[in-house]
Amino acid sequence: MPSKKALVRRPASSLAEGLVTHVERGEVDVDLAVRQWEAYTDALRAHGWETVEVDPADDCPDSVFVEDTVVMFRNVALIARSGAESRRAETLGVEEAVASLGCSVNWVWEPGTLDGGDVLKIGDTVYVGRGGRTDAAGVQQVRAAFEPLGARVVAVPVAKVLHLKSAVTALPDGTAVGYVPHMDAPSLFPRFLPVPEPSGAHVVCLGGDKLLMAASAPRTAELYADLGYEPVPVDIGEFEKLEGCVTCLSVRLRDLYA
Ligand SMILES: NC(=O)NCCC[C@H](N)C(=O)O
Repeated sequence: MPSKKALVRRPASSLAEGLVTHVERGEVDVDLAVRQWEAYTDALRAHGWETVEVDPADDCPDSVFVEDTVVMFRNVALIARSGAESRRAETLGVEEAVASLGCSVNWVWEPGTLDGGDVLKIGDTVYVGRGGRTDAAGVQQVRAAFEPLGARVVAVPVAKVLHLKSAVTALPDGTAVGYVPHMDAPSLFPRFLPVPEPSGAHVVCLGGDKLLMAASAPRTAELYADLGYEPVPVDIGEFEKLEGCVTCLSVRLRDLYA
């Protein structure tokens, strides 16, 4: 039976010092961010996900964005090596967490770089954004780790946003959803639905027809509802100030053996 565990990591007390690359820095209210994170994790649990907390890392401002530290394919965890040097220490607690859940653990090796936010899985196809945080060697290492397990790895140029998944994710039926002005190569996705708002492109499939998404994309929520989905909006405004989105606040583990 597929597991429904999701790794999450409580915001660091230093969250406000998180990196910003493509947006202007805005003041982050850490207490509000903690309340938004709690509501986000509540929403996961309310939809049947068991949240597994990685130990907090108060000296790693961006550690709440746990998705960037590890990529899962079946029960294999590929520990990332961020293109942002200040984020590399985040992997320590994550390695321990995935190993204790019984995952087989692999690593992206120097000089390759990879952020988990650049990896979008649709079925057995693994799209890897090659951009500011993930380089060609990182893409090659994803191929080496996952193609022997049956994955097909497709490299996608990313120049306009932080990560591939800042611009495109996927619905439960495998349709890619993206905000076209932020995409460099929409034609790489065979079944593609454009959405009207940048944060509308970020969905976490909770199971069934339910889509966790940011409250900042009401028009896209209407579009999804009109297609028979049930949007579950959460306010993640404090994380959006740091270029975070709903996908990057958790890692869902669906194929554990344990
Ligand atoms: N996967 C994601 O979308 N991660 C967001 C990371 C935001 C963080 N401030 C960073 O620049 O690394």
